[in-house]
Amino acid sequence: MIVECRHLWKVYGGNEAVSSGSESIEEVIARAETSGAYVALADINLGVERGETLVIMGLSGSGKSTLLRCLTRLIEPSAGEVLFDGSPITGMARKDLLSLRRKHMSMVFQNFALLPHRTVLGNVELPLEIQKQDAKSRRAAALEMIELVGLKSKVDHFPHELSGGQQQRVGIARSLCSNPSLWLLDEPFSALDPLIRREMQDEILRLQSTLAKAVVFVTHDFEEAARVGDRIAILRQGRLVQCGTAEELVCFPADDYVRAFTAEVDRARIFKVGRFMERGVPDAADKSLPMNASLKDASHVFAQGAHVLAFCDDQHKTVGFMRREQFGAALAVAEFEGLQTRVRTQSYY
Ligand SMILES: Nc1ncnc2c1ncn2[C@@H]1O[C@H](COP(=O)(O)OP(=O)(O)OP(=O)(O)O)[C@@H](O)[C@H]1O
Repeated sequence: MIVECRHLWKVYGGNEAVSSGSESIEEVIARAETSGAYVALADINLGVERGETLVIMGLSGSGKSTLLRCLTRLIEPSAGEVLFDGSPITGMARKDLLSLRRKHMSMVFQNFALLPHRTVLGNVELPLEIQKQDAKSRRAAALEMIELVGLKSKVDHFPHELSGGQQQRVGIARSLCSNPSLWLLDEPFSALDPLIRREMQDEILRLQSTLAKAVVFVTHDFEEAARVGDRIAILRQGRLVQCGTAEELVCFPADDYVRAFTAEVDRARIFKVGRFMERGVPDAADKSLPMNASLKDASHVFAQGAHVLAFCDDQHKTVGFMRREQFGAALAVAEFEGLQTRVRTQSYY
């Protein structure tokens, strides 16, 4: 695991409330709250591997940003442990923590947080400047990142000369410039319009497929979570209600709160073709897709006239296929599971 938290608590206004002894989580929370403290995180256990994207979701005030910040100790946990690459960072001296953060962790914020008087290049190379890297090598690293996010032609522009999506690309390039192993994104696209937002989600997927960071991504949007995340952790009032793949959350929601998050989502975007494909190699196929493509992706290809689709694994080996006639049945099953979820949903909003 690159980052892991064990029995993590954050109590605002009264840390002594957490020394729990034999009390249950509910008892600790009740005791904290009668003493006027607020439990923002209660006994959270989570970890993220290299190359994995974990999304944190929950209603406003459920503790998402607090959890993200506790992972780097930007917010100091009240109890429990945070481990980075297997070593505890809770208790680490301030100086060592700062150096660890600079070298191995980075964060992207919703409001871009670019320096207005610096160019794209000046903004992107900033983390390396803080690390006191020499001008030549930091410039080279910054230019590489700027190229990676497609902004080579804007190197000398200032933030006010860029669109919102371009500004966030600069934020992304800056956050990746120091080659962190832990990449934290706190609602990075919520200020962007839906089309640009989708483009940026693709950008994250593309970058993650080449850079393979451990990513923690906060969002309010389940479709965004399903698109960028390998797993989704759902928080309610500081407690981890469920953590699983988007399909698991849709098919087996732990309770009505989770069900409410997934109820309106387009099933065809969530369900992967791998779940419905016939195993084996087809005699002939019109096109090949990855087996983790969604039914929606498959529907576009069938709509263009394909009769048989082949599906391949990560090593590009064909492992299954689907005929056009089977596709309708797959969609019906996906919709039926969604229907069951919707019928059982009670409103939490
Ligand atoms: N410094 C603080 N002192 C007291 N309470 C705080 C403090 N910071 C956050 N909280 C409370 O902790 C809870 C969790 O806050 P947090 O910002 O983590 O929520 P969130 O899920 O990220 O919300 P949002 O989606 O609105 O950004 C909220 O009820 C908030 O009011």
